[in-house]
Amino acid sequence: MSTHLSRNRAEAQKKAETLIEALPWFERFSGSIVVIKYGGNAMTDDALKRAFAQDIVFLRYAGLRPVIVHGGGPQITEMLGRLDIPSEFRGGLRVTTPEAMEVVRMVLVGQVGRELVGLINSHGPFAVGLSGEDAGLFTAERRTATVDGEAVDIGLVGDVVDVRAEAVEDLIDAGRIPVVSSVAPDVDGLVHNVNADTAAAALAAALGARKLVVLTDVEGLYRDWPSSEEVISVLDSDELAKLLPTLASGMVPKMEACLRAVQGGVPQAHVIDGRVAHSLLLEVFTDEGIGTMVLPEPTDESADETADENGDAPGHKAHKLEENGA
Ligand SMILES: Nc1ncnc2c1ncn2[C@@H]1O[C@H](COP(=O)(O)OP(=O)(O)O)[C@@H](O)[C@H]1O
Ligand SMILES: CC(=O)N[C@@H](CCC(=O)OP(=O)(O)O)C(=O)O
Repeated sequence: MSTHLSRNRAEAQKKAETLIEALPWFERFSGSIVVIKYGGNAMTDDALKRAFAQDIVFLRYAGLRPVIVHGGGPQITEMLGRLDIPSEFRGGLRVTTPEAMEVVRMVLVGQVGRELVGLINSHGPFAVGLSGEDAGLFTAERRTATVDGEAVDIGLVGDVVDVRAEAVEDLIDAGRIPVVSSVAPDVDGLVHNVNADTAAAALAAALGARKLVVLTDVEGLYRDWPSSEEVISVLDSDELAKLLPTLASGMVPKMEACLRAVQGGVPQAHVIDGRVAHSLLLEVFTDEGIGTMVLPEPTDESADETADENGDAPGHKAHKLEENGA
């Protein structure tokens, strides 16, 4: 056999090995609902957006049932700037006047959501966009933000207090991929701005999702941000609850959401780096533990990690297969 031919064979063999490495994860997750939060900061690059859409369609063809909740913070900020409407964040949440609310709704539902739907549907007729206003999906209740331990008013910002997941379930059952924008009416029909991490957690819990995956623009939860870039690989809900008051800016609603998801019955919540192309596939289908994983209960592994003074992050995938099976 020529060298050329044997090199081709070896390469083909490697590809087959990569595919077969994913088999245990296909077996584990086939049929599972996975809620993916796609953050606005991870969707600023066109190539990354296309890679994300490919990953979602891949999950769908692999037999998973992906549901997307998207953000759009930077996109909203840009539009508010163009329209000369002032905008600020308090405790990681946007102060939302009635005027800003109109822009939030327009950008999330009419722009960011539409774009994602289009990118996914370039692969086939899968994605259907909807917001918390459709078929009573979310009911919001006005909330405050916590700044220096004090509750401060931030306008038309809501928490999700009720989820009617039927519309999303109908779409999933029909083989579609729901793409959800996080605006929601309160009981009187007044539309509120809901942080997308918060909406994703509420939806994941209501759907009984197998996991919540949050894509953002950092590698995961840093232990001592911004002074260190050591990513916490695994932590349980008690550890996270203790850490929450020390967190800054966008990480507050994100980690709060992971906590709520696992407390709401989702077996695992992950924060992963959306700046890395195909990080979602790596998370779901490979042995590489990436980002930060939040689990409901303490485990030997999360205890080990807390005790680990070298900062060596144990791979968390092995644990996931053994302990956290569907
Ligand atoms: N402990 C931490 N670990 C990682 N990032 C942190 C931490 N504390 C604050 N951050 C900030 O949170 C940001 C992510 O939140 P955000 O900008 O709202 O992202 P997204 O648009 O994906 O929701 C990071 O870019 C980082 O600046
Ligand atoms: C109340 C609140 O802060 N809402 C967010 C909604 C969008 C969002 O959550 O976007 P990211 O996921 O990109 O941060 C906002 O207005 O920016």
